Amino acid sequence: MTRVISGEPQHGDLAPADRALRPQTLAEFVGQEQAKGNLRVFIEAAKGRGEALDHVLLFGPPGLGKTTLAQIVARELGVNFRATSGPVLNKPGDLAAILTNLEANDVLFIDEIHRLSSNVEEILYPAMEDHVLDLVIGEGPSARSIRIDLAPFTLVAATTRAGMLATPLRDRFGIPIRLEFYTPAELRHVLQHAARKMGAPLSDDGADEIAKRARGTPRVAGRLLRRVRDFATADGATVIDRKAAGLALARLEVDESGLDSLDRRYLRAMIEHYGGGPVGVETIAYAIAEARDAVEDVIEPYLMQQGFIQRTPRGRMACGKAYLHLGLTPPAAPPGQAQGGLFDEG
Ligand SMILES: Nc1ncnc2c1ncn2[C@@H]1O[C@H](COP(=O)(O)OP(=O)(O)OP(=O)(O)O)[C@@H](O)[C@H]1O
Ligand SMILES: [Mg+2]
Repeated sequence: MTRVISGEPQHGDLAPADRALRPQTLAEFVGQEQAKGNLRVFIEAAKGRGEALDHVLLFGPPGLGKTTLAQIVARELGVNFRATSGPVLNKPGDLAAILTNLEANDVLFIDEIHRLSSNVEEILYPAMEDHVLDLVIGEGPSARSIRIDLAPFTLVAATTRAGMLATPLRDRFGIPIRLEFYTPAELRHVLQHAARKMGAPLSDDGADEIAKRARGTPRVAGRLLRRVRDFATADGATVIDRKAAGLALARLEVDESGLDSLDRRYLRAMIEHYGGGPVGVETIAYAIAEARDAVEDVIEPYLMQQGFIQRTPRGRMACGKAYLHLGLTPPAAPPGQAQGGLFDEG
């Protein structure tokens, strides 16, 4: 799925210019105040005792800063940062090679931890808990197991799907942190900082306009800023103000609420084909020809947070706000019940 508003990383996001925009310290990291406050305390305590920080699980929708925060944790601890990801670790030996190379108190970052295979996960448990590695060498009757001591380390893991983690794995993280969508004011801050670094002439009202349409996601804000700057340059604008931003965003089909054509297609399919729901996620994903993962990770969290849809035991339902957004009339409320789609536990 390539859309300018997806929270998922796209090619341009990995450019050096984008990496230069990553905040380097907790102080520079905008928003997530509670998470930052807690991390600051735990990091200072671990440093004071000269111990490894407890294992950290970062979870939340794509583009909210999980990778960035993991790097910051290592930097604030003053230790090495080693990064890998669930899908890359095919065999226990892959993880073993990384673990045995860690120095005391280092940070090992495993992205997409929910995609770790179960045989790799098994060697992670004793490593996390007792700093030991139990490996089986050889096969058949000659197989023997060996135990290797590891340096104490901190596992910082990231996932968009905390719900998909096995309970024993989830329980081994002493510091679980849920990242939340950012407020427009926080995103304005992110945008102004990024614009300064990029040398883009972004006015305050221009920043506001992009911020309120960036789906609560810093990655989306950064990407919109780059595209808006392209349009502004093409149009010969000298400053990216509200008008220039608004024009560019309209051309990108990002509407006033920050929804793009895919979001609107999702809502329209739900309302027009399935009577506003309840409808299962598989069905709706099929209807808009998107992968179920993308629907659950990228499209739904923001629509839910903004009150366009809600999750019920029988499937997803459109709320009154979704009808109004598409210029449709919400269904009349059944007697004694709240209006359109508000009548089920979310
Ligand atoms: N709090 C923040 N302040 C400023 N910029 C941020 C912040 N959080 C994220 N960013 C920027 O947003 C972009 C995406 O951040 P990051 O890669 O850390 O997201 P992520 O949560 O790891 O996403 P994914 O789940 O897709 O891996 C980066 O360019 C980063 O610089
Ligand atoms: Mg990441």
